[in-house]
This record gives sequence, C-alpha cells and structure tokens, in this order.
Amino acid sequence: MAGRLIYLIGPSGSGKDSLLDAARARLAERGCRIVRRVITRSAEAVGEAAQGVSPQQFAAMQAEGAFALSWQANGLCYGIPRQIDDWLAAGNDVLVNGSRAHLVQARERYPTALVLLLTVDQAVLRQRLIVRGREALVDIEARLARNAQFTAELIAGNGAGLRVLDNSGPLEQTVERLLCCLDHGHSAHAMGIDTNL
Ligand SMILES: Nc1ncnc2c1ncn2[C@@H]1O[C@H](COP(=O)(O)OP(=O)(O)OP(=O)(O)O)[C@@H](O)[C@H]1O
Ligand SMILES: O=P(O)(O)OC[C@H]1O[C@H](OP(=O)(O)O)[C@H](O)[C@@H]1O
Repeated sequence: MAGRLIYLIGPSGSGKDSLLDAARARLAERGCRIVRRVITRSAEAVGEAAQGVSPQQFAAMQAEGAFALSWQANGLCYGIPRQIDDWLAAGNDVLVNGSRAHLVQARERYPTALVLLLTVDQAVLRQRLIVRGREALVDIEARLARNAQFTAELIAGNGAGLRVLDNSGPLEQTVERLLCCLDHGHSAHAMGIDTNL
C-alpha cells in the first residue's frame, strides 16, 4: 500500500524544524521518513536538515525534474526531491516541511496528504525568531508580516481540513501531539480538530 504524505506547515519560527528533529527517531520507528529539503541558503545556515545550493544549481536541478514540489518564499527557493515518490510507492509515510503558500499545489499532487498546521502564540513567535537569530531583525519583521497574509487566506477557506498542532508549550508535548495525529489520523490534544481556520 502506498504511504501517506504528511505536509507540515506553519509560520516561520513556529518550530517545524525543531519538531522534526525532536520526533525523528520515533517517526523512523513508524516507518515515516523526513525528507531533506534543497534550499538556496548557504550551507552553514541550512544545517543537516537541508542541502544548501546556489540559485544556479537549484535552477539546474529544477530543469532536470529533480523536485516533486518546489516553491519560493522569503527570497529563497525550496525543493523537495522526487525521491519521496519512491518512498511513498514503497509504503513509507513521508513528512515534508512545507510552505503555506504552496498548500494548494501540494494537495493537487498528493490529494490524500495529511496537512498539519503548527501554531504558536504571536508574542512567543516573535521572541523565538529573535532568540534563534538566523535572520536580521528586518527579515524577522518581514516573516512576521508574511503570516498576516496566510491567516487571512486560511480564514477564507484554503485551510479546510487542516489539523492544528499548538507548539506554544514544551516541544516534547508537541511531539506527542504529532505522533497521536499520525497514529490515529486525528489529533486528540490538538488545539482544533479538522479546523476550518
Ligand atoms: N516548543 C518550543 N519551546 C521553545 N522553543 C522552541 C520550541 N519549538 C521551537 N523552539 C525554538 O524556536 C525557534 C524556531 O524554531 P524552528 O527553527 O524549528 O522553526 P521553523 O518553523 O522551522 O522556522 P522556519 O520555517 O523559519 O525554518 C528555534 O530557536 C527553536 O529552538
Ligand atoms: O511562509 P510559508 O510559505 O508557509 O513558508 C515558506 C518557507 O519558509 C520556511 O522556511 P525557512 O524559514 O526559510 O527555513 C518554511 O519552512 C517554508 O519552506
């Protein structure tokens, strides 16, 4: 049986990468793979969770059909390697750190995708971005401003069927919520279930 695409989205700084790191071993136990993204960010800034490439390399990879999904956001290009289709065909679930702006396209290509929206209190979010210190303050403000656009779009209906996971509290709690979602197809402790945000 084919695996399921799990498309994790949420504001910049809501904790997508942290959650995937913290849940990595337990996801692997369940046969769920986490895809390593290709990003046009410097190798030092992407960490192990992504492959950093130049814009030219990214364009060449895209032209070769290397990506199952790709998008642009925050001045960067993001690609999800086509390898995920082999994993899905082999029966593995595949977790993607996705983009809210690319949700419609992701659902078109993977109609059975489970979409998880990670949320965090706005005041906590700003603080976490500042403490993380990956972007300059001006870029942090741009990322926070970008969120307002998505809140409006999700309220307008694009978010129907999303499962919401709140990450305002300890990460361990969010890991449990994620695993509950995956094991039972629903999030008993999530902030909302099948929300129409
Ligand atoms: N539950 C949590 N409690 C405290 N700090 C957290 C929690 N989750 C994440 N953080 C911290 O918040 C910051 C942002 O997290 P992270 O980089 O994982 O977010 P992200 O959603 O992947 O962001 P982006 O989309 O910009 O890559 C990090 O410094 C991380 O350590
Ligand atoms: O704002 P939206 O479209 O949801 O997401 C845009 C992209 O920005 C973030 O990446 P990062 O902060 O550059 O690592 C997300 O992970 C996503 O890929």
